[in-house]
Amino acid sequence: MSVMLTPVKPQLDEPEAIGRGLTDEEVRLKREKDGFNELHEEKRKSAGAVFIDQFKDFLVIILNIAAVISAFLGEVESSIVILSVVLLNAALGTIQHVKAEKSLNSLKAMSAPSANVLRNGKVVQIPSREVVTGDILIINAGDYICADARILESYSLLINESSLTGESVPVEKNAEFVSGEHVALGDRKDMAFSGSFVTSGRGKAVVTAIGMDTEIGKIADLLENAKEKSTPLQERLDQFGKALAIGITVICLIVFGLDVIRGRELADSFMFAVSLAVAAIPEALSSIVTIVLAFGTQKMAKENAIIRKLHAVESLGNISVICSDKTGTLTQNKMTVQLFYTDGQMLGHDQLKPGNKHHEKLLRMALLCNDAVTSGGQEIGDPTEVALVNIGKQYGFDELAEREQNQRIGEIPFDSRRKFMSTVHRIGHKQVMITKGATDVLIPRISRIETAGGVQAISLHQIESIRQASHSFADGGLRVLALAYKEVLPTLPGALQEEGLTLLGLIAMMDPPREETEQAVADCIRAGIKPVMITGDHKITAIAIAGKIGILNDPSEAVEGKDIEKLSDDELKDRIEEISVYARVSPEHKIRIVRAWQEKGNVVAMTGDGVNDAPALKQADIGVAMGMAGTEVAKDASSMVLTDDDFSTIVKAVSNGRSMYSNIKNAIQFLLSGNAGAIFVVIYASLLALPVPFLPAHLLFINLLTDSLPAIAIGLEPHSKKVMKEKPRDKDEGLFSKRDVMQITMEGLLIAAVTIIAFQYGLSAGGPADATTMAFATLCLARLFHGFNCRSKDSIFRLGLFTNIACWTAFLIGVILLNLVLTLGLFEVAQLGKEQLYMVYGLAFVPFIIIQTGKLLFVKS
Ligand SMILES: Nc1ncnc2c1ncn2[C@@H]1O[C@H](COP(=O)(O)OP(=O)(O)OP(=O)(O)O)[C@@H](O)[C@H]1O
Ligand SMILES: [Ca+2]
Repeated sequence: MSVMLTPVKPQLDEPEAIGRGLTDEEVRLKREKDGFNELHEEKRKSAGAVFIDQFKDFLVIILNIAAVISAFLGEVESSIVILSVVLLNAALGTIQHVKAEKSLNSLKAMSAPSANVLRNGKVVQIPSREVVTGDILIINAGDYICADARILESYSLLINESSLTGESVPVEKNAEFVSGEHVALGDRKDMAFSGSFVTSGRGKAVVTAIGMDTEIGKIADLLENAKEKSTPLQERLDQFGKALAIGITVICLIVFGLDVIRGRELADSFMFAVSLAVAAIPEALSSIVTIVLAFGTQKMAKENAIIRKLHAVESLGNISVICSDKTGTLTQNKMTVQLFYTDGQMLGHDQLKPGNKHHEKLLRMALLCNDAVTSGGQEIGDPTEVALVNIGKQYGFDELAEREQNQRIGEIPFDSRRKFMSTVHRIGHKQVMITKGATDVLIPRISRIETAGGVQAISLHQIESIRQASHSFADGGLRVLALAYKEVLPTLPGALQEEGLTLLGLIAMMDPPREETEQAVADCIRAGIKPVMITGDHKITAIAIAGKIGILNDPSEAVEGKDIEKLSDDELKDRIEEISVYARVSPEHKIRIVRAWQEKGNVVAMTGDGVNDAPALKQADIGVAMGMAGTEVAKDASSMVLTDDDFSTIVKAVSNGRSMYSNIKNAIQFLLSGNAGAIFVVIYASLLALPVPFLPAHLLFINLLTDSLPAIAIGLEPHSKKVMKEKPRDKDEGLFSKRDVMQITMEGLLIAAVTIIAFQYGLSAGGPADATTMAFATLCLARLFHGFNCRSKDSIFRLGLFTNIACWTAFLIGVILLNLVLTLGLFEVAQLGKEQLYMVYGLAFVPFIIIQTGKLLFVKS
């Protein structure tokens, strides 16, 4: 990468700002001057522009031409009807579009990246866009850097700058000023750049540039996520819609041809053919998807699942495997220390002896090799460490006082691959390294043991008892940490040897499963979804918890990360279905697990929170990031974020995803079956050379009333738990099965049949005018009734008649307007007698009765 830049000295107006950060007033002034920390996105379309867009539609252009032609032909009334259809449809389209966009944008804002900054002397988390120059960024592993900043302090700080330099190996950063006229961006070790992320370590930096002034802002054109592409379903529907339009055009051309051959006037035939096309084409097709997704994702957000990528909603319904972290997702992540093992004894959490030097050392060192803080009422930090601080407090030790007295001078931070961490402290006039981590990992690094009697070389026998103690803790589902230390010479932290340690003892803590987990796991299994637990914790702990919540039936279903390392990809694939629990895994293992399941034809959801989880989250069909415990990098790689980190939220999301899909399908089924009904009637009349069954204005009216509104109402059908009784949808399955097509045809035929009966009755009893009016009214009503049929596969008598108010609204609007037309004699309808009206209502109700009876008889509740 050839970007060169001149180094900047940090511009701090006042040096003390480093200590306390900016004040609100300073932030306000900067904001006024520089604005928000944002890259400029393309301007969003105004409602007016969206409205105009609606007229670029192929169908609408045809309609407009038809309106002009009919005006020329002197059919002013028809022109007006067509134009109002166009206007109304455009208005409806615009409202839907703007609403959907608004709702999706509000979701985006909810999952917007955030940053930790020092303001008014306190560390606060703020949305990245509110960062200003001069802000002190507090950066930690997993953070996205949201502005260009000069490093002030660093502890093993490694930053990945691949988005800027293309170099995927993280760069070590420190405060040492890099001088020189033109230094390549990759060599600016004293700067953190916007768009990069912290892979490990921590540090502080002062913001030097924001928004478009950052290096990434200068390169611009990086807004790959800015535009939401259409989802696969939308694309499939677009294609389907086009194919349908062509099919319908062909039918209309044939009807037109037949009409002309039979000597009907050219202009009339033309108008009729066009109106038929308009009525038959389901123009609401794609807006239904948008609107269902918009409402559905809002609902999901309220239930703590934020959709970041819209296409994820469709895949949600296909999920057949959910791979979930244990800690915090299946469990509460509220750790409490339960037991100690020290000096050859197992002790309860309240059985340490005050005044016992050895016990006190164990507690105090646990506070030092620890970044959590609970002073000040709030628990900040890793729950594992919070548990240690809390137990220390119970025995009267204060974490801040301890850390003040025994200054930390170096550290190697916790890493989920190593599974332990070390800190170096000045204790008295000695330098001591304290190491804490997983017992099995630390034991090989331990050579001595401290007991009440003093320090001695550790014996094989002692190691064996320690292993046994650790084992029995884990058996009870506890997380076990070992704590050890050693004296070190003043060396660079990088040169620390974490070996030859002296063991102080073991600390076991409990993290109970979340209350909802067991039920959610059961729901999952009933819905044909395999839940899999993935954890960094010990295998025995994992088995204990997984057994309790129903993920695992037999301990043989659990493996460790190192076991799968021995397996080739093919071997893993062969065994994958037998494994329910993966323990002691590193993030790298996750991606192999996802792939193996995917190769078996599954759709996989995978949870993650750390930087190293990002590849697995991207590989999964649905990457699920933790909103509370997750890093910004994990969130960015995910397609869904859980704001409560709860496993049961994923299961709810799956249920919502399935419901949305079935609602969309039902709405489309309504459109297709109703339109098919209209076409069947026209074809029937055409083939038998009967008079036209509908006037053009009638078709347009039917289109207006019975297409979009009820379809949208069906799309908004309340979600039902029943969707979780079925197996997941096959990902290769088309939108409609053969059965669905059969059903749509049958329903269309039923509606056509009653309309034809009404038409024939009108012909024999009154004449063509009565016949058209009766056919028109029957079709209109039958379709309105049919709206209730399409709410669900199940009968509405089991669903509850009034559980979808939108359906009633659409229905009532339709019925009232139809009656208005009939009584006022609009659109050239004939005045119907009482008997004829009864006939119309009776006939229109027949398909409803037949279909509902069928559902009551043949659909299991
Ligand atoms: N702060 C810590 N300091 C030292 N050791 C730790 C710390 N946190 C966890 N460990 C050790 O590392 C092991 C793995 O922890 P890790 O955080 O990778 O798993 P986890 O992410 O908590 O579990 P899960 O993958 O289910 O969420 C733990 O079993 C514990 O022994
Ligand atoms: Ca239509």
